[in-house]
Amino acid sequence: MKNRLHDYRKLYEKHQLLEEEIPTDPFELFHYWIKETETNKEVEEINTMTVSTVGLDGFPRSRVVLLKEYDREGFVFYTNYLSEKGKSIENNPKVSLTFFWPASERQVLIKGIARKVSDAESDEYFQSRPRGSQLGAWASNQSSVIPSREFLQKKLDLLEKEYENKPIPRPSHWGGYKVIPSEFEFWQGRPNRLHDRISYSRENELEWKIDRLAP
Ligand SMILES: Cc1cc2nc3c(=O)[nH]c(=O)nc-3n(C[C@H](O)[C@H](O)[C@H](O)COP(=O)(O)O)c2cc1C
Ligand SMILES: Cc1ncc(COP(=O)(O)O)c(CN)c1O
Repeated sequence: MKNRLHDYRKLYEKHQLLEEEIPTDPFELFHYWIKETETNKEVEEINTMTVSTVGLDGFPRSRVVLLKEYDREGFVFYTNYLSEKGKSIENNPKVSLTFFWPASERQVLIKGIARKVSDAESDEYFQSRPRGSQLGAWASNQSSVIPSREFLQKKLDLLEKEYENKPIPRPSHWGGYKVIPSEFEFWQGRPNRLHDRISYSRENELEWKIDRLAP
């Protein structure tokens, strides 16, 4: 059986991205796009992004994570350092991030290097999480094969007893990565599939080379 999805055909026509209107700093444009998308209350989890890594087997692998912080240096997400992605990053810190905001017909691609954030930063974020999520980080040996759902539940039950009325410390294998970009691409959907694609490549600490790419 062949399942055809040919009839999904959306016309992108909400915005445009023109050289004369963009900032010289890509972080500024990213911030503007996030803020604009945030004003649309129908959009859920605008902070989802796909992080792609190169695995130990040489294959790329992508998965969605949550962007928790960004500044003029980079983009931070939290995860298990011993997960598949954690091991891949330790072996090869070259990653890409992809944001897709369908409501604003926009995509942002980022190429960069992932670095662990400081222990103090990871501690601070970990302590801001709900206790259930903190215990979840202890319970889950992320990316490993487990025998059953019950296995996880039992671990959680034990942890709940162990940490009853006690603060939960951050596992040393759980923390943040900050992706320091060397390239951004901002994609704005346009009619006739002739989209706007503006790329920023880092030239030095402060300067970025701006190019328009064919859609
Ligand atoms: C919306 C959404 C948000 C997620 N956020 C995170 C996250 O912030 N950190 C994380 O480790 N996993 C997150 N996950 C789970 C990851 O997609 C993935 O399953 C997990 O990190 C294991 O990936 P790995 O085995 O490739 O390392 C999220 C999944 C979804 C769908
Ligand atoms: C497994 C896992 N780890 C970490 C996170 C980070 O986000 P939060 O601190 O909001 O749980 C998520 C978010 N969905 C997650 O699924």
